[in-house]
Amino acid sequence: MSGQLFAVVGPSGVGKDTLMAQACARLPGLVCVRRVITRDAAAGGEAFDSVSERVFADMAARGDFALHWRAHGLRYGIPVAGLGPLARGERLLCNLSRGVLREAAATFPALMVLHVTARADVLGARLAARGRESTDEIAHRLARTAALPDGLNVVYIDNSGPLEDGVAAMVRALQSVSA
Ligand SMILES: Nc1ncnc2c1ncn2[C@@H]1O[C@H](COP(=O)(O)OP(=O)(O)O)[C@@H](O)[C@H]1O
Ligand SMILES: O=P(O)(O)OC[C@H]1O[C@H](OP(=O)(O)OP(=O)(O)O)[C@H](O)[C@@H]1O
Repeated sequence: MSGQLFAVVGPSGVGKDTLMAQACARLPGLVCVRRVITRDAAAGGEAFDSVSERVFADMAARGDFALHWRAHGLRYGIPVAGLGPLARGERLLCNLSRGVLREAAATFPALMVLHVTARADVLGARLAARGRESTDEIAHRLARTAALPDGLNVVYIDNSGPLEDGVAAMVRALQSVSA
């Protein structure tokens, strides 16, 4: 594979999907990988393919996913087909679980991790404003912590402040890595 895969990770509400969409809109040749999720199609947020638990299990068994994981009572998959552009030298952004990074780096040795961070006090407010989850679900998301494995290629992006600053930091990080 001659392209570059970027894994975007960080706590719930930090702005991963928002920064990804903005970066893909601004940088020609950068593509956001569409995930398969067992979430209701009407939930809103990122553009994703909504499937039932049964369909997801069948896809996983067939080997349709390059990576898949469980979180928040949902299953998430990165379809092998969505990574096709890598072979054409394209740059892809993927929203991943921190728990799947070791496997991702083993599968894609050139993986670059973009770790989005924000002050703890802004996360809850952002999740509430997003309005996709119930109060209970938001509390569970805020309680979830995860350390990044050692030995990865990681760039930190602070999205505590105005969105424009976060987008600029993300764009700088992406531009610093040549394809
Ligand atoms: N820098 C920012 N300032 C204010 N609101 C933001 C900022 N970044 C993201 N948001 C908002 O916060 C909410 C959570 O962002 P989202 O991209 O869904 O986060 P994640 O994918 O990390 O859970 C969304 O409503 C989004 O519009
Ligand atoms: O293991 P973690 O690193 O905590 O990540 C768990 C999951 O949380 C996020 O999902 P999702 O996009 O549904 O949630 P979010 O938008 O609230 O971050 C992320 O994309 C992972 O799928």
